[in-house]
Amino acid sequence: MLLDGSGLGKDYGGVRALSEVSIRVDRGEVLGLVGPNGAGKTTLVDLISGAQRADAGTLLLDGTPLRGPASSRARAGLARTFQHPQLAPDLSVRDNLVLGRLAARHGRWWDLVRGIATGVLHPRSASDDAAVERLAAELGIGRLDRAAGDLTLGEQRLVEVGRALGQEPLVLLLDEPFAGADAHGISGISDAIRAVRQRGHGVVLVDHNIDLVSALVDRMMLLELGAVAFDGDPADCLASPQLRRAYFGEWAEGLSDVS
Ligand SMILES: Nc1ncnc2c1ncn2[C@@H]1O[C@H](COP(=O)(O)OP(=O)(O)OP(=O)(O)O)[C@@H](O)[C@H]1O
Repeated sequence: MLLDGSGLGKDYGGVRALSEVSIRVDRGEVLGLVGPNGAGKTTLVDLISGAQRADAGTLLLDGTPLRGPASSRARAGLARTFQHPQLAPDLSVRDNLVLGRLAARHGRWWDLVRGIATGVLHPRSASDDAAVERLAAELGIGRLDRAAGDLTLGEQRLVEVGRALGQEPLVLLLDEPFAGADAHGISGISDAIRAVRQRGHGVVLVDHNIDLVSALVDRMMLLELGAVAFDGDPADCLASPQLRRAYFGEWAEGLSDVS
C-alpha cells in the first residue's frame, strides 16, 4: 500500500470536519474523492499533505509514518495542488515549474521563491531545466516566460499540476484540478493522471465533476459530513443510494435514477 491513513479526525473549533476516516491508495491506483460541499474533501487532502494537523489517526507513505510539516512530506514523496492555485505570481511559468523539482530536495519553499524572485538564489541545475521543458511539452504548457500571475485560472491549474509532477511524487493529491479548466487543460491533466498511474505511483483526485472523476479513477470514495459513506468501484458508487443521499438528501436515497 502506497498511502495508508486510518482513523483520521479533524475538528475546527466546534465543527467536526472529519471523523474516523480511512483512506488507502495502492501502487498504480487513482482514487476519486467526491462528496458535496463541506463533506471534508479538502480537509482530508490537508491532513495528508501536512497543511493541517490531524487531531486523530495515523498516516503511512510507502510503509513509513508520514509526519511533520508539508515541506518534509513533500521530500518524502507527496505532492499536491490546491483548490485555489498557489503559484508564485511574480515568477515565470518556467520558474514555478522548477520550484516543484526543488521542493523535492529542499525544505524552505518560500525562501526558495524569494531567492529566485530576487535573483539571489540560482538553485536549479541543467537537468531541472530539461525536466521542466519535458513536463511543459507533456502537459501542453506553452510560453514559459509569462508571469504566472497573468495566466487564466485553467492555465494556473495546469502549471500547478506540472509543478506537483516535477516533484516526481509517490502520491499526487489533486484538489479540484478541473475547476475552471478548458478542454485543453482537462485533457492535459487527464493524460498526466494516466501517466502517474502508469509509473506505478498513486493519485487522489478530488473534483465535483463526478462523471469526469468516475471515468478516470480505479476506485471512488464518497465523503458525507466528514465520514466515508462509500468506498469501492466507481460505477457502483455512481449507482449507489449513498451518493444520491449525499447530494440530494434522504428523499433521493430510494430513487433508482436521478440523472
Ligand atoms: N479553516 C477552517 N475553519 C473552520 N471550519 C472549517 C475550516 N476549513 C473547513 N472547515 C469546515 O469543515 C468542513 C469541511 O470542509 P472542507 O473544505 O474540507 O469540505 P470540502 O468537501 O472540501 O468542501 P468543498 O467541496 O466546498 O471544497 C466544512 O463544514 C467547513 O465549513
